[in-house]
Amino acid sequence: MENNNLIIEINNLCKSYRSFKLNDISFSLSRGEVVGLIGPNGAGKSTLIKLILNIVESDSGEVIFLGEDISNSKNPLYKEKIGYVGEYIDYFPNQKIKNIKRFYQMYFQDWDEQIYQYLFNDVFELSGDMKIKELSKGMRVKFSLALALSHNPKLLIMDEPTSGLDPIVRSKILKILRAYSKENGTAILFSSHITEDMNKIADKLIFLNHGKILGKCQMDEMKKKKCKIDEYLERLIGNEESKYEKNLF
Ligand SMILES: Nc1ncnc2c1ncn2[C@@H]1O[C@H](COP(=O)(O)OP(=O)(O)OP(=O)(O)O)[C@@H](O)[C@H]1O
Repeated sequence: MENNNLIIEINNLCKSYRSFKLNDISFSLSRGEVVGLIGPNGAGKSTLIKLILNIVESDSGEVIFLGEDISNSKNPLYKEKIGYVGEYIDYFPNQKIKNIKRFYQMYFQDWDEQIYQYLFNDVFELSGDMKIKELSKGMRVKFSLALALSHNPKLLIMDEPTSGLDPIVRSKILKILRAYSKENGTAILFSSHITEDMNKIADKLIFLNHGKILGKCQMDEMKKKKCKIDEYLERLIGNEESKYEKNLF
């Protein structure tokens, strides 16, 4: 049956580097769904994100975004519908953030100034006169998030957005993300080593190791079975052939 809520579908995506292969990755995200990508260092999380964003070219497979195959696409229009928050902003260190914002918003037809002002001023309490180099790590993530959420993305991709942030800031950001996703139907794919964050906002988890998906599961079921994310990952990694269910679903 056709899923009209489908935002993105990844089919059999592959990418080889000299000593690493991201192998046959398939999964999908629906409207309002928050999916956590979890795996040890070097598992391939950032590579997968870069492939979806077309920062690197895939060798094979499909990335179907809102019904269109965007893998290796040269058409930048779909990027208006994808928000991205990485670990760092390191561009234009001497520019004031109000100038960066003015420049950035020109690229988005769907720019929502009201949401931006609300997030920037009321929620994150940032000041437009600060320069990029003057921002703390938490401020950088907040600024990135305010930019990413103000162009009405259908998909928000975040690569370890909360690493290095204090628990209060992390918790605030996660609450905003969850509410935003449920209200606007934005699907969120995010990678993190912080399993506590996954517990707070993820609906589904994808476990990755050595470039392969070891398992997928629904967060509700993990919680119902009192299954700890770290332990589950360890078991999947420790014995890929074990009797332990690879997929709770
Ligand atoms: N441009 C590249 N050329 C060659 N190998 C690369 C390149 N980019 C990444 N790799 C390799 O791909 C593998 C996966 O890296 P990736 O950054 O995707 O992992 P990750 O799961 O995001 O790790 P971490 O949690 O440490 O951020 C690593 O072995 C890395 O060395």
